[in-house]
Amino acid sequence: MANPNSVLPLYEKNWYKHNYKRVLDSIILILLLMLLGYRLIFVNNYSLPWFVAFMCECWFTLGWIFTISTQWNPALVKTYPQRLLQSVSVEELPAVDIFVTTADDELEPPIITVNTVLSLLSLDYPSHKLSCYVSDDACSPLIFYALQQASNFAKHWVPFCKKYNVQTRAPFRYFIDDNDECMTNNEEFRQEWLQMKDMYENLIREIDVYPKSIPCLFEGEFAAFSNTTRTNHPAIIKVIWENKEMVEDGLPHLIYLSREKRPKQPHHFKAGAMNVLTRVSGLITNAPFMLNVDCDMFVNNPKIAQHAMCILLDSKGEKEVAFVQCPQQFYATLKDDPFGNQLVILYKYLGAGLAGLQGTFYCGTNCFHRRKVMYGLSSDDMENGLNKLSDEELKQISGASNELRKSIVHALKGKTNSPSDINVKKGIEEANQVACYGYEYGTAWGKQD
Ligand SMILES: O=c1ccn([C@@H]2O[C@H](COP(=O)(O)OP(=O)(O)O[C@H]3O[C@H](CO)[C@@H](O)[C@H](O)[C@H]3O)[C@@H](O)[C@H]2O)c(=O)[nH]1
Ligand SMILES: [Mn+2]
Repeated sequence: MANPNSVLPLYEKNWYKHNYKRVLDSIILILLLMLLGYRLIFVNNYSLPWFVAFMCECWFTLGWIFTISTQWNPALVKTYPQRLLQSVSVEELPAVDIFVTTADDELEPPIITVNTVLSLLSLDYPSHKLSCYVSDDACSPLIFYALQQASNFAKHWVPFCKKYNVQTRAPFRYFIDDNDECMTNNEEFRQEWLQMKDMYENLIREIDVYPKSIPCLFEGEFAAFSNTTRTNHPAIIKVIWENKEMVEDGLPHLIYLSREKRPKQPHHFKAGAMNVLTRVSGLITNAPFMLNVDCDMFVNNPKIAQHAMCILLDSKGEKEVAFVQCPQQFYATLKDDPFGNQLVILYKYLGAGLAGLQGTFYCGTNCFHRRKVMYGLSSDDMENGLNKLSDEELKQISGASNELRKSIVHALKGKTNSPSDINVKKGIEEANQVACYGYEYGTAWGKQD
């Protein structure tokens, strides 16, 4: 779905010159080469220490050649969300399935996951085009409960963020800046702000006092968690919130998922969870794009999905770009970042350098993927679509579920579900099958990129 009406590109890649850095890097390279020459010509005693030192210096020089060649032509990508919204109507914007992974309710406290989820539910993107799937590898009723509470809070939080164009939509970061908000002259905002803060504090209490406040832990919705342990339980998939009317300014679907685990069966950590999320979401919403976010991250730019779509929907990007990777930033780091925690070298220099060559690397989280590429369609056969895949290959990709095979064919053909096609309940029945630990045996899942 490109921008047929618009001649202006939705994104541009701008290469910028870094002459000073180039000169400096080249001088270092020349010095290294001179050092190698010196070793060979003047210090030629050919002893073992000489040889070891020479090999180390060769290795370092080779590494430096790779470093400067990757950073020689850095590029920055600029996106134009305004042009996107002019060329594509809200109904034409593609759906995005959002995956959040969590694995431990002690090391990754549920309130952290809840904040991540809240920042995603409140993205500036039509709500009926978003679905949030939370994968819980701890099989924790506490995480499930926390998400239930979060979805109640989200009914107030999301409209509040959109009404006042809040930038930081993870409440724990937003409410750090008390003073700014209370100093405002806008009385209506002030009242609502205080109310939201109060509700958020209540939410923290609800999650922290659990399970004392729930006497019948394993009743009703929680029955699925009885007789389960972290490493031994069946698949549990539950709809926490369904946007039944598919309203644009409502709340996105929120779905809890804990894939089946059995003792001594490999589960492949986050990668295993991502595979299950891809299959389960394929059966329920089958959005053409997937965004994955670790539970300890949050979205600091509410328009990020629009920025990503500028690249993924642009007529050039549609042929060339398989994924859009967002850089990571870390809060509460030390002043001047003495330990390099902000990963400046990785994102600013290496990331921009690789973007200048072809495209940046996938760093495991905060990334939008094209679903059909995940199913094995390479950029070369993007236009030919399914023609390249035989029935046997398709079976290898889908595994035993016929419904999943249909959904994969659907995705590979570039078709999308209209909101009225989505039947969350029916999808979940099928999804239990593809969330089993043995589902991947004899298939291409986990074997092919
Ligand atoms: O069995 C597991 C283990 C981990 N996770 C989740 O995977 C994510 C990442 O795991 P974590 O241990 O937090 O990895 P980090 O070392 O913090 O993160 C690095 O590794 C991740 C996995 O590749 C990338 O997503 C990150 O970008 C990268 O910083 C978290 O959301 C976990 O909850 C699972 O879902 N199941
Ligand atoms: Mn982490």
